[in-house]
Amino acid sequence: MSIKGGSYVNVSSSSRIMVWKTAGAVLRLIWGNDRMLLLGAGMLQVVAAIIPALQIYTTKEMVDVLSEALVSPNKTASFPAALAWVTLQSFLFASLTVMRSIGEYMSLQLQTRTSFHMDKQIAEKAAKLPLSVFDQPTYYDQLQRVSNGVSLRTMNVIQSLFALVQHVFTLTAVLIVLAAFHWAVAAALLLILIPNMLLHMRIGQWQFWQMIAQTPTARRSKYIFQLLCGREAAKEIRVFGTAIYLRDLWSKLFWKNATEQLRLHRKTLLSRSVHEGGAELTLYLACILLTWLCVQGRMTVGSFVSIFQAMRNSQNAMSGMVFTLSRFYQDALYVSEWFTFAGMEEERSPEKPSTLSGSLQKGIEVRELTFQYPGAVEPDLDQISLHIHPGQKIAIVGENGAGKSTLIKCLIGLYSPSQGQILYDGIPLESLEPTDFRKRVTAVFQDFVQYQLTLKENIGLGHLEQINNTEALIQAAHRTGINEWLTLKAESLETQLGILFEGGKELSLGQWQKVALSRALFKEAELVVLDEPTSSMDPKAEAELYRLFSTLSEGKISLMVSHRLGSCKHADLILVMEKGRIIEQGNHNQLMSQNGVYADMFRIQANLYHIETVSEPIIS
Ligand SMILES: Nc1ncnc2c1ncn2[C@@H]1O[C@H](COP(=O)(O)OP(=O)(O)OP(=O)(O)O)[C@@H](O)[C@H]1O
Repeated sequence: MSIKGGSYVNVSSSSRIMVWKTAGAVLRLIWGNDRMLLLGAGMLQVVAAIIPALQIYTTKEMVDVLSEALVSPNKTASFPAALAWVTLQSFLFASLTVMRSIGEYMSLQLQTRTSFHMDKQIAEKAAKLPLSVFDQPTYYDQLQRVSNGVSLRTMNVIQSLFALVQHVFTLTAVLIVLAAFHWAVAAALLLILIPNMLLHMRIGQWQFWQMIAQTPTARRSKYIFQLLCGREAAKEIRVFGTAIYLRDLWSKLFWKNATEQLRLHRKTLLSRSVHEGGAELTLYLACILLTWLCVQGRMTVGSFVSIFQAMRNSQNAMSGMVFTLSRFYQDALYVSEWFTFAGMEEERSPEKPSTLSGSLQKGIEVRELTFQYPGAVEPDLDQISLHIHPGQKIAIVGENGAGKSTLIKCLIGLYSPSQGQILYDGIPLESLEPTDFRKRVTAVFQDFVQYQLTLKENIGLGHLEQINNTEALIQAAHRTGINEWLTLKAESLETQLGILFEGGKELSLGQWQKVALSRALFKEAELVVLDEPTSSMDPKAEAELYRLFSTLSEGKISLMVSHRLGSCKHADLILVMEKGRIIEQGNHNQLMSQNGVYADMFRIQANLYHIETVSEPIIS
């Protein structure tokens, strides 16, 4: 079954293959990690499955012994035999209870370990995916599906498999016992079982495909709910009075999914009721047949009672089996999403990786680089060629959306070019060993991370090998002026930052930016990338930082994106971008004398400062 325009079309056979493939993959996965637990739990299930059939047999023997005793002259003579059957039956009940408790504990253990293993794999996988994957909404749909209790569903698959095996054993044993009495009774049971199983498999598929179809809406509704309840939008919701609008949007999305779910539930209940009615009728007819055989004297009272009991028990076992099957189908389809996620293509590593030896000699050469985001109609970077020499300081300027950040991300290998090449000392970037290459890069991105962790971690994450080097951490914090608002001692490095967790210290945006800069400075790297590194800083901090950077990046390549053209004046090369292209390049003096876009932008900014310093304030 698949979804077209919100409705379901039948592809159930491929779903069935997927279900059994997933069940196999789940077994292999758990076998690989916890085979002893799996074997133990499996054996318990099989033993527990045989017990109900033994119980039917003991009941039959017990009733026959007792009914014989009733008609025999020496009634008490049968007592030891009857007692033996009663004792055996009690023993069987007791063993079943003990086995269930042990099985439950083993399952719990297996579930905890599987949950850890699967979540770990999701986290590891996400870290290996190409950055472009994070630009696609389908990734977030899939992530939501795999992070929403998938490990619990994996355990359900295993438990359902065990339960199915148990049901199959129980029912087979019951069928054999019944067929030995009369084939028609066994046939009646099968007649109930097979259509019911097919129906419940189908119900499992319906529910799964509905869940897939509803994920985007569920995610959107969750997002709006978070906006309503979280910190991110709290200010704007109050200032713009958008709470009711957002709440209505959320409730519309909520009810869209809920109405569809209720509709499917109605359909499911109706189909189930029709099937259960048919099953009840068939059982009723089989019971009439039994009664007829008994009154004709063609079976003993013991046989009649035990078959009657077996028929009713098997009805429960069948309901259990079809319910388990439906749950198994749904869970296995759900878990198949985890395997799809785990199989996602990772960031490509070169087959024969090259490494750069020592510091760059020839620098970075970009040849006709073209890049287009997935779904974009036009290239976001268009035929860019340039040469960056070792030790050069590059500034990239241009209007919003010109492609500055995208160019930087391509240059450090976060995005792969659609066309063209980037060469480091003549070696194509895609053939460089990624981990080795990234050791050469440090960066502060426009959307830097505010880690809700300690100050030590916020800086130390820049260079993990040195995270316990207190002196170096304090030095990195000093460089960006963190000491001006936090006394920098070894203990203060343990200060929790942000308000998300108890005892945390919230910072201003500019302070967070300084922390991000300290993190970048903490890593000794040959290529320094700064995407609007001072956008939230006060003028004094900004001026100090530029001074600091020109000293620290001596002999290194620095790539800086900035809208403050004053900060680019001392760059060796300024790239002016417009609509994905470099339209001007040169140093400040060259570009000013060209009198082009850069010179215009520079004068506009200079004029703003000039007006503000020499004339009346614009807003009084
Ligand atoms: N993750 C993305 N997915 C799709 N398109 C994107 C993505 N990021 C940026 N774009 C598009 O690529 C173009 C270039 O964006 P980019 O962020 O490189 O511009 P920029 O020059 O850095 O802008 P700004 O000065 O506003 O930071 C824009 O048209 C933008 O819409």
